[in-house]
Amino acid sequence: MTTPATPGQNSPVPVTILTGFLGSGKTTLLKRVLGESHGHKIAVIENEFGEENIDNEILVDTQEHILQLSNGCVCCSIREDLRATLSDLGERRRKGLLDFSRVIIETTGLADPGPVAQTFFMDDEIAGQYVLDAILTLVDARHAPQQLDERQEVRRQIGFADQIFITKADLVEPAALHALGARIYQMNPRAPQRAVHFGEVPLAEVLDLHGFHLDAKLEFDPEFLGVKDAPQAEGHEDCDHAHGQCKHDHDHDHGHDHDHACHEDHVHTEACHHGHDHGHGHAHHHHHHDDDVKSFVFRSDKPLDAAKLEDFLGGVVQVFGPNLLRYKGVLHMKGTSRKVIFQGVHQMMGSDLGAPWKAGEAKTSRMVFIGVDLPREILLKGLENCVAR
Ligand SMILES: Nc1nc2c(ncn2[C@@H]2O[C@H](COP(=O)(O)OP(=O)(O)OP(=O)(O)O)[C@@H](O)[C@H]2O)c(=O)[nH]1
Repeated sequence: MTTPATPGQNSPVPVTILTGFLGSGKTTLLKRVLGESHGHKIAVIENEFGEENIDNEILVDTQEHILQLSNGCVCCSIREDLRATLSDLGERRRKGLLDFSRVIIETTGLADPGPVAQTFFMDDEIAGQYVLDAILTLVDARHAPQQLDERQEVRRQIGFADQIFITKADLVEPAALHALGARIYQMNPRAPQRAVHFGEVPLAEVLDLHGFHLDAKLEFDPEFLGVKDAPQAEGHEDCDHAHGQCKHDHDHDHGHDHDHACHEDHVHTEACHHGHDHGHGHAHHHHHHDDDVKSFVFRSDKPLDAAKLEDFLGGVVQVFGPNLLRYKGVLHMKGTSRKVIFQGVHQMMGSDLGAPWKAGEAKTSRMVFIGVDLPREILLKGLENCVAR
């Protein structure tokens, strides 16, 4: 075992959010990961829905610090609870009372990971001490097809994911597994997929994925870019969720300005796991489902005007923030020789300067939007209007 890199006392602690519907295998994976002699000091934050806290019993043998958040819907009370828990953890760490260099948050199966993720963008104190590493979403191969049809939180959890783990593949036929992989890919082509048997997954694929780092190397799968022109990216006829009616979209910060509180000191360039396809090189043949979580890509070869873009995106996140699950992009802005990297969750948007455009490199702006019921044509048109004159 190599000794893992440990963030210094003053550098932000990476946080991993583990999400997935009830019974999808989160505790199994966490137990397996924590059981490994990994050398990391990990604080685990559990958010259980319901009275019984069985997971703590299951996990209790490990030497990790496990904290329990109060019961209840993660969407509403969570932010304050989570903020307070993280703040308290940080203080104890600073005083030398607790030693940890990683945080894993296991959300309840019914949770929308959005508010949890936003905690790391909204609060200066938290943003200074922690950095969101990635959202990992577990998908139960046996039950997901039906859950995807019936449960919006399952679709949203997939939309948010930086990495997808498909569990219980042993319970389904290869064809069903392939169809599920293709369906997920259609919803979130950005997130690599990997089948995981009873939580057996290398730790390197759980921690330090850099899914949220603004200056991580963003790679879009070339096949994914092709999605832009493919029919499945269009049309919302079958969507049954009017804006603002989504039960799990408890986004209480309408009216907040989008902030730019993202850390600027990340130096992670080559290690990004995005864009690699773990054996799911799906051709886009599985168009049987029209899930309401959809993605589309904007591309432009012309430089963009920073002020116009900021205005436009500011308005977009105000209006469509609750439905915007994830967006991310590499932009060519007029007046800078460096790439501008931007990304966000709901209303929280941040941007940062990336590497300079290389000589001979095509200066193409690329943005991916993943969300529910997004007005694709309006957004694409608006973005086209942000081209610098
Ligand atoms: N067959 C099979 N069963 C699995 C696999 N992974 C987990 N399970 C089983 O699925 C059940 C649920 O797993 P948990 O880890 O408790 O799921 P969870 O997501 O923590 O569940 P909640 O706490 O209800 O949200 C358990 O009985 C696990 O043993 C797998 O890869 N294959």
